[in-house]
Amino acid sequence: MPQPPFPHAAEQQQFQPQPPQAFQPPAQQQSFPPPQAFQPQQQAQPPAPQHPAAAGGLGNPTMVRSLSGGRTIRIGRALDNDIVVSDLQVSRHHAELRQLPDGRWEIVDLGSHNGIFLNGQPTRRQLMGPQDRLTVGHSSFVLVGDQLQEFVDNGAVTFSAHHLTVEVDFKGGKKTLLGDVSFSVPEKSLVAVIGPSGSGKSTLLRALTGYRPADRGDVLYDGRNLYRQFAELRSRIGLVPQSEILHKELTVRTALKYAARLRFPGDTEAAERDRRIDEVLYELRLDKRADNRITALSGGQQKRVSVALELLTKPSLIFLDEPTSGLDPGMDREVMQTLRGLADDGRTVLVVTHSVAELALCDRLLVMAPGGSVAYFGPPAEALHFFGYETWADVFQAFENYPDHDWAGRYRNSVHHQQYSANVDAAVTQAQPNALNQLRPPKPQSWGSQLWTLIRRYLAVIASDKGFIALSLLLPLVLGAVSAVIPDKCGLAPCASNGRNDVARLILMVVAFSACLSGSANSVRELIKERAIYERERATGLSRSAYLMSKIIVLGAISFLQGGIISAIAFKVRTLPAEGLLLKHLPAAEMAIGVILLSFTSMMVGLAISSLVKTAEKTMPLLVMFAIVQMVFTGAIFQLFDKPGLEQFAWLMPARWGVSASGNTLDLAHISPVVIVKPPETGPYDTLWNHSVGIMFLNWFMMIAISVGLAFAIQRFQKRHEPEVMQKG
Ligand SMILES: Nc1ncnc2c1ncn2[C@@H]1O[C@H](COP(=O)(O)OP(=O)(O)OP(=O)(O)O)[C@@H](O)[C@H]1O
Repeated sequence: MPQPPFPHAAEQQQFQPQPPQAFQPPAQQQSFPPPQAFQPQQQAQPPAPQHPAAAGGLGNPTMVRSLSGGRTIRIGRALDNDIVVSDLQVSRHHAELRQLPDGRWEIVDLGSHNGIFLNGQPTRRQLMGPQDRLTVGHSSFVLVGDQLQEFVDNGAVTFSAHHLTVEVDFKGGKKTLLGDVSFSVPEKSLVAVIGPSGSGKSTLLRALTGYRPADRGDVLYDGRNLYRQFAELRSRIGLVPQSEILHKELTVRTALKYAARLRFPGDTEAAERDRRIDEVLYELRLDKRADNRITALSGGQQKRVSVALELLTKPSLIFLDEPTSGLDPGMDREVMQTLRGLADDGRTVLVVTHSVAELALCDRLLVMAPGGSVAYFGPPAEALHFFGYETWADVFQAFENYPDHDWAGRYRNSVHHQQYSANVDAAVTQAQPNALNQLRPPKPQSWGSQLWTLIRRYLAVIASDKGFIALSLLLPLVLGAVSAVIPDKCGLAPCASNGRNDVARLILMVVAFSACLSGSANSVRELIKERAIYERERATGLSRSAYLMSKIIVLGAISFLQGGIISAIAFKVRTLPAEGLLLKHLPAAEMAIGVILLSFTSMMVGLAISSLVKTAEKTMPLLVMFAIVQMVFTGAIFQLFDKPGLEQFAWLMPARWGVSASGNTLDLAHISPVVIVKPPETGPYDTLWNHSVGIMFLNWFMMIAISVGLAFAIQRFQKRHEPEVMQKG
């Protein structure tokens, strides 16, 4: 196997890594005064006896309360609780610790939004013993003798990965995307992950955040297994993916307001949320930009807004996937300095990056080698020396030129490994046993409240996009007008001469095509363009069905309006039959119902396409294909009925039912048959076009049924874009 040349290999032999130096950041320009920690009245009877769990990362208790007096202790955010936890993740009246007649203690969830966790597992009501750890928001409680001790996760937590391995099925075998990755970072660290394209950086990020747990290996958060206790620990993790997780059309403050509504418990007041938003805006130096649209900010500022969003819930760990890609060197530095500040303020920050210019700001550097293994982990200042090259371009080129070299082995046998990674395996023994199943995390908001917030946010996004509003109005106006220019002799009514009107079905076909196009055009990009936002929000507790329903309601209303506009133009200019089937005096309105339902069903098809595709570019060809297929299968061009196979296939086409629904009013079967027969009375006729109330209902019903079927299908398609732990529901 060819060995890569290591130009400074001799130096490297003798090189002794320096003990890690604490990074001295430049003086902070602004430092937000930390919120005052609540000091409960009943506090202070130290020294407190130590709970066994304290050794597993709990540290010193922030509060100790004697249990000898009370039989019931209520925990919550409101000031009337026995133990007040001033944390927006906690409900006003969150949980109660109740003493049973036999002296044992039971913990009861009082209907909190974010739930309670006993030893990392969600529970509603459970006995709590001296070995148990109860978690409410960022606070953990343990029973020690006749005392209840509280420990607050203030962000200073250790974090480690242990032998993470990710494999996927590939060409009939297994492909390793991540191979035995281990490292450990101390609290308040900024860690950079670099590596050539395809070296598994994103895979590592997904494994570390629990989005796609590793097939083998563990991630420990302060000594606790993240995968087994994901329901509890997920709220301590912030993730800023590469794609935007905010609606850029909104102002910074509005975007954060909606995010806060979705992430904080339903019982938080607007003033509380606003206060927290002000805090994060100040911390990230965005307070002067709060009322600017996100699109009007620089790339670096936009990234800081995404970080601000994640900071709302005070995570202890923040992960970022290439936050500086596409930014100029100045902004790159600005973002990295912001991350440095976040780590110094007491969080651990891990950033995947392609940029190597600002690595010196980091405490640790993880270099991934092709094949998903660790080529280096240690201080950034020593990394180039370790590889024996002058520049990172040389190192990456060596990765490229010597793909079979055992880069991981080289690191494993180095003094750097001994110094910076050897303690990783020791930490595993401190991991708590994880006997319980991984459960789906609770939702911070009720379904209805999420739906309402999502609808309002969607309307706000639409209202800020004047171009979309103009196009949504223009499209049906133009399409309706196009159908109106088709010349006719007798409008849509039977001609007096022969009782026929052969152009009627063509007019309905064009109207149906217009409804299909405008309905699906509204929605076809909707889910794909928001996929990163959806994925992130889903991980923080967003309801899949509430999200989909918000889209259906808002887009449904737009489709309704568009179908109405098309019908108004198309039917207004035509002579119609004197009477409708159901709405006797309003035949045009009756026909419009069919067009509106078709527009709605097409909108659902658009959403289905949007949930299926991998990139937004693929939506356009599919949209055109959908519209043309619909036109062909309206039944107005060639005979579909009494054609086995073809007829049944056409049942799947919304336009088939749409044309039929409007055609029922006109008695299209007889005035405009697609098969010319002589004498006309003998048929055969398309029975779906018959002048019959029952058949009109059938046509309406079928469009509704297709829409419902599509809604279920979209739900399933959306699942594929969710973090694995959320796919169960
Ligand atoms: N489902 C899959 N099946 C087969 N190979 C996959 C699959 N998912 C990812 N890969 C491959 O695994 C490797 C690691 O991908 P990953 O996205 O983690 O790399 P990366 O270092 O983040 O790359 P980049 O810097 O380009 O974003 C890549 O070669 C990718 O093609």
